[in-house]
Amino acid sequence: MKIFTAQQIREADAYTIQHLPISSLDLMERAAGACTSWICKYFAPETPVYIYCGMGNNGGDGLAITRLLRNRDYNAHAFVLHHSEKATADHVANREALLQKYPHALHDLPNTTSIPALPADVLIIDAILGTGLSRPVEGWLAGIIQQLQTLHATHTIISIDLPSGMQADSSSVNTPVVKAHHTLSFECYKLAFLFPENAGITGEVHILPIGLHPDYIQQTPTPFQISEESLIKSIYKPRSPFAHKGTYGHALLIAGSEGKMGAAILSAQSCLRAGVGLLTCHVPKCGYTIIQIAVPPAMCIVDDQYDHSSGFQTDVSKYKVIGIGPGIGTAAGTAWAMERLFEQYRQPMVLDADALNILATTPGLIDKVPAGSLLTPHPKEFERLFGKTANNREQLQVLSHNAIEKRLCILLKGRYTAMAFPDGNIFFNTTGNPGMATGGSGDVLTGILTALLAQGYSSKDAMLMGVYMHGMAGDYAAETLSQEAMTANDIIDYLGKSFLRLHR
Ligand SMILES: NC(=O)C1=CN([C@@H]2O[C@H](COP(=O)(O)OP(=O)(O)OC[C@H]3O[C@@H](n4cnc5c(N)ncnc54)[C@H](OP(=O)(O)O)[C@@H]3O)[C@@H](O)[C@H]2O)[C@H](O)CC1
Ligand SMILES: [K+]
Repeated sequence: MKIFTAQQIREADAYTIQHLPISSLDLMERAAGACTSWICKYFAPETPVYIYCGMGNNGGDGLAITRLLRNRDYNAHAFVLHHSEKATADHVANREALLQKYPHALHDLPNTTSIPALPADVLIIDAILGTGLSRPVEGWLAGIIQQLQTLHATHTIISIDLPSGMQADSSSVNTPVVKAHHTLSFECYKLAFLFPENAGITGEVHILPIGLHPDYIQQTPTPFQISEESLIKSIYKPRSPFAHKGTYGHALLIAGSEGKMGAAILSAQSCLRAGVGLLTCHVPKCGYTIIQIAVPPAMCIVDDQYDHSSGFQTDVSKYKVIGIGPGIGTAAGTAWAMERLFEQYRQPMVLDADALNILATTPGLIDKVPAGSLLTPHPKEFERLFGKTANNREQLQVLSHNAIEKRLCILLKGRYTAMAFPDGNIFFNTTGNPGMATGGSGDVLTGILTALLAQGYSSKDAMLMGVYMHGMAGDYAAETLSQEAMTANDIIDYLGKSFLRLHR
């Protein structure tokens, strides 16, 4: 699913009106109808509904929702906030339609008044500002938004299209934004919904289709997309009936150190569960017996030191892919060995955890990473690698800039893991849950990504598919075991069920 900017959404709107037999007012009616149906599904007609409307088309939606709820016998009231001199044409048309049918449902709030005290059971609809926000909210309207922020504790708040005050495509930190329990947004995700800094502001996001023209959606380029199951199914390659273990690649996993052999076990097990043909683990000598017992299908080669400081192996060229990082530590010898590895091996590899920490502390080393490699930092590792950023929009820019400049696939872990590619595209993953915020979860992802590269998936496809499958397995684990009780091992156990879903 593509993510469009506010400007592109306006264009989509105009294109739809121009190319389909639908007027702009009818499109608003459709949008309001979709919101009304959603509200009626979850709230009983006895619920009093107070709808705060701005002067633009977001407010027009609010006025239309008031009328449509009244048609369904809801006790709905619209309060128009006069923050601008002039209302849009569709706002005016809906104001007149409401006045004509339900004159007592319309109330004007001049720009001096605050929101009067509300009865306890009122459902609040925020239709003040949407994609037309052109500057941060200030003055009287900022005060109204702050009042609504306070009401979040006592009343359910539903924002229409966007929580009012939120910028669709950039950061809104330190500006007043309505805090919603639900956001009913039209046609597509807005970029800002995916920023971790907005996590507590949008509440649950529900995307309501309103029939914008499919040609515009298909033809209009955008770097931002949601990675969906249909995309992953199109990437997935079923196995050939003539396959043998050589068909699916020999991977080398460089992982573990004294006290951190668990990381090596988790990534090795997940690599096997994600379909690698052959797996060799490279571990320090203290880990030999551990790997041989814990992961019987894997071969094991050892470093004669307790870290990885005597190098990884003379002939690394025989491996289809190398995954490096989980639990390797950041000893100087390991950093030295990693640099030698980049000289010997020039195919895409997977770098995680301590491999990223070594990159962050060794100047210039990131420029030696083979093109097409996959880097999987969490926010702290990201900051160590690329520095601090002021907000999530800037963080995305830094992510994408480095992916393009260094020709790497770099992700940034989070609720919606962002994945940036050398072609400039950024995808957001939607699978996964907070139960996956547990030790070892990242090691499992390293194993999956290594396995997918070994099987011949391109770097981009491996990242999109691996991250999606990792999240899906985590969702299955949480469904059965709870978010609290699930562990990284359970993510591995549910990988099988996730692959079965791709077969359908
Ligand atoms: N295609 C769709 O998805 C559809 C969307 N619809 C709805 O329309 C809005 C967008 O409507 P628009 O009229 O473009 O914009 P808004 O209603 O969000 O806001 C414009 C008004 O707000 C004023 N404004 C802007 N910034 C501020 C601010 N910081 N403080 C105060 N006032 C502000 C602006 O006035 P000016 O003073 O700037 O002239 C306007 O009065 C979209 O979000 C959907 O809800 C359609 O219903 C159907 C199709
Ligand atoms: K709104």
